[in-house]
Amino acid sequence: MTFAALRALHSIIGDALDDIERIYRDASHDSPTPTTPYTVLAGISPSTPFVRRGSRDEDALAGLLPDEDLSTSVARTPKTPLHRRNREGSGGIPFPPSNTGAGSREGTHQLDFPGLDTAYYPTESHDPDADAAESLASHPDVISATNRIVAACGQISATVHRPFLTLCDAGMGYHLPACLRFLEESHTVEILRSAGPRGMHVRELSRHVNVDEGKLSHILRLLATHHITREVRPNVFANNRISAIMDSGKPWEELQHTPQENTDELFKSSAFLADCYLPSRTGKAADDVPPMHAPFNLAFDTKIPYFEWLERPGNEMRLKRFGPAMTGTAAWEIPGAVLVAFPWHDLPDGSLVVDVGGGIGSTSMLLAHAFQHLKFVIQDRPQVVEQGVAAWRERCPEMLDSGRAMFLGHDFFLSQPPLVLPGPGSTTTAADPVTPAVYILRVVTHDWPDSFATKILLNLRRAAGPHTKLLIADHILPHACVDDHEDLDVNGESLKLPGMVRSFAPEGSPLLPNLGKANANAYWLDLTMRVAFNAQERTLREMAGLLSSAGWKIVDVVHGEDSLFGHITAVPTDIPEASLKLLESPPTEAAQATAGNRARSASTKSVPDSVRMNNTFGTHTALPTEEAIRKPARARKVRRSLLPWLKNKPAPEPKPTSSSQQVTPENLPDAVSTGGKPPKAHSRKPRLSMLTSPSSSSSTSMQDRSAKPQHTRTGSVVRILSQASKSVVNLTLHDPGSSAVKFRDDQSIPLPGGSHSSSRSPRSRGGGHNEDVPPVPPLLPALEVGVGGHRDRERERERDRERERDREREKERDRETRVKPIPSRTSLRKKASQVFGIGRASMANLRAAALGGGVDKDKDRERDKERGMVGVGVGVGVGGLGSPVQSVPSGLGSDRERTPPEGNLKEGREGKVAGGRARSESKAQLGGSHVTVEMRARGDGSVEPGWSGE
Ligand SMILES: C[S@@+](CC[C@H](N)C(=O)[O-])C[C@H]1O[C@@H](n2cnc3c(N)ncnc32)[C@H](O)[C@@H]1O
Repeated sequence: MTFAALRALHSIIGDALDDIERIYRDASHDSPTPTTPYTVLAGISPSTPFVRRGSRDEDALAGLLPDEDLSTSVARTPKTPLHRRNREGSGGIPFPPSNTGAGSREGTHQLDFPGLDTAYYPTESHDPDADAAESLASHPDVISATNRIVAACGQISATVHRPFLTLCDAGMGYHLPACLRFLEESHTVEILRSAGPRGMHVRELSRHVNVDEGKLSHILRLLATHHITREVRPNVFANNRISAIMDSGKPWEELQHTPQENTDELFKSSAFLADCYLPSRTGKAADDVPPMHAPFNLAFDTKIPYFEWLERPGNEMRLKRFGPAMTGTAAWEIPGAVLVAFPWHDLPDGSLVVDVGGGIGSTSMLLAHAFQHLKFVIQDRPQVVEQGVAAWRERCPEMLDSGRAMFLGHDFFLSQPPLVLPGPGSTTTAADPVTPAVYILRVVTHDWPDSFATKILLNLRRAAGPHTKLLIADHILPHACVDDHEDLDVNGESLKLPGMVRSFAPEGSPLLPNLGKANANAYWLDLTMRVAFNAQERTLREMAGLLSSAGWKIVDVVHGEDSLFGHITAVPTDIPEASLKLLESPPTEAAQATAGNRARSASTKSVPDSVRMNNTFGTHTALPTEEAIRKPARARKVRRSLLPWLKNKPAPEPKPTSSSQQVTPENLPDAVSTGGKPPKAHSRKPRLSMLTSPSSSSSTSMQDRSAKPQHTRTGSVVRILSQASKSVVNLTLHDPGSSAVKFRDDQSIPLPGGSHSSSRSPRSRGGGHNEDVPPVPPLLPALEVGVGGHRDRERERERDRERERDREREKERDRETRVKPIPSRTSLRKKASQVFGIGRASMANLRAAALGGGVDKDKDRERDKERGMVGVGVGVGVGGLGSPVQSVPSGLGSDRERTPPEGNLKEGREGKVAGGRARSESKAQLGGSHVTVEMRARGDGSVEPGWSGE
């Protein structure tokens, strides 16, 4: 089944590339320089004062024609279209006619994906196309598609590469961070930047950095082999898109006089992992070590925790570098995700949100601008608080002056202080303390081992009212396997765990369920925390266990569709007795480490010079950009949106709360309590409800607002084209009981009791259209483009026209229904492929399974070749992409029903192999419609597809 799995992975890559190209093409049509939200997402501000140093075109050309003078080579056509466009006089590179036909219209740009060989320096100016192309690379749908590509490539590589070599790569991977450190400390990136796209010979580089050229070239070549630099020609190196992001933007001559030290302690610590953990090495039992003891302590031969050590004399440079390294956390999540991670709108006026360990208040600033009815207290160590106050005073002093936002120096290892808020515009304070509606802990728990994190959570739990919520924002690590068990065993008690994701890969996909390489970053980070201070990123189970031990219960988990960074909402529950004892325990390492802060925790003003941990973290957190505040990211990329406490409860009478009033469990409306009022119109709704609920009003926004959903409409056609197989699949649904499938060679499969077509029109091969049904616009855009020939080009043009019409219709609908988010075509297609279980590996797999049943394989392969079937990678929905691996080879039927979190979609499948015949069946239920797709593979390798629907 390996070939089937490899082909499935390969087709995932092809589909993802289509998605990306479509987004770039659409952006090219819409506007030559798309701005928000992509620029916000990419963190690129077009108004940044740039220093111009050569254009992207020069970079691109230099990569292709390294030996030639740029001025003479500009007019040439490169072999690869690195940067397509057709503006006259722009100096742009002519590009071959697009296979997709897009971008060839007069007066439009065709944006290309940023090239690997092109150095895009964050601090330099670029032409608008390059800016737009880079910005688009951060588009959520592009990220989603690139994740799939990276995951699939990683898996293909692991599958086909010789295991010994894969192990060598991993085993000697330690050279990579060492070389990166060399690159950075020697300022090689800045030197190469000065050389431009044509690069610099190591001889010259050696003169600048004073390192032997032999050593230099080998270091740079290892990096080039890993696509991190570029060897332009023998021994001549240049920056590329990856090394360019290490550029400081400063002239290297200036940097030479600035000694630089890297955060080498992390990778040095990592080398001591086995020495630290294996009892055979330590001579101690695993639990016989201080809770913050980590490989770092062995690597640097010290007993004190990492934070404290960083503040020791002699480590100033490390401390300086550690701050920014640990606080660039904004990039971990979809910007503005917190805005949709919790029903902020539903909190009553004047509700108090406490941002614990809130740094300089980045999260609170975003929320305070978006939700004017809320108040904020930002707590952190006093020295961080002081910086926060200064930053807010500069950006939005009115928030501080009006009392809507306050900073408070507080050590979170101590009990929460009573929060007494000033009344609006008054200089006096109200007498009664306020019970917070929400505590936020953003990237705080991951800094601490369990015992410390429990303490932080316990302190919040004890200060919480019965209706207080806790919102934790952190990475939530999935397991590397499918996770089917929803219950969590805590102290022998079985807890229901909301938000558990079975798999991050599409159902039935052969991809690793945590998307492997695509998500590796979170796992690297996890071990980084572990080796430095014995902290960790946590799985949802681990987080639930931690919360439960501190008297909190998870009720909701939300995170970006393509991000492991999530938001967990928890509500108060009983505090286990054993945990309460933790609060009485004598000061631990962390308590000692923060003793300096504790003494000053009551005041926001006194920040003596002697306070340590000045720059350890928190102080480098950046506030959100003006643009992010004005135009926060779209709230469309959320999933696992479970709001149990908002469901099925009548709305209570609104109770007025003044800002100076004590907010207590009594006067907090049920909006935020268990079983609160129904969500307002702006509350989150399950995405794609239109697909899963045919009766919902939004269901009609897909194609035709007056029509029934596509999948139940008479004459609906789902057309799938595959470039890989040069084939087309038309799924056609007539009246219930009279459906037909057009499959590959335009075979028509009659359905019980229904009319069917038996046409074998050559036009329908490779993407032709079904003459027996009215030409209904397809539910899905063509997945891939047919290849070659006049007919293909004609089809291309027709599809382009079709897409143009679709776009126009979409825009029209958008104007009509501005309030309703219309899902992207990518998500529609994803959903539809779930519904119809469209998978390419299935047929090959079925054949293989059938062949495995004792048939002469060679003969069959020959026959397949003759019939042009070998290598065909298309199949119709026999249980989805991964089904071959899961359902067919067992030889036993496996029939399962699954209800995805959203709506009423149900799917089931079964696979059987018997006596050289394989049968597999896929069922999908969508609203009132049932679809069954069935394929039988005979022993001779041929396949009989069939389907029925009602
Ligand atoms: C990784 S930062 C997160 C900052 C902020 N929540 C954000 O998301 O940008 C961790 C924060 O915890 C704060 N912190 C560390 N020890 C603390 C303590 N004992 N009491 C209060 N805050 C502390 C740090 O100063 C830092 O601001």
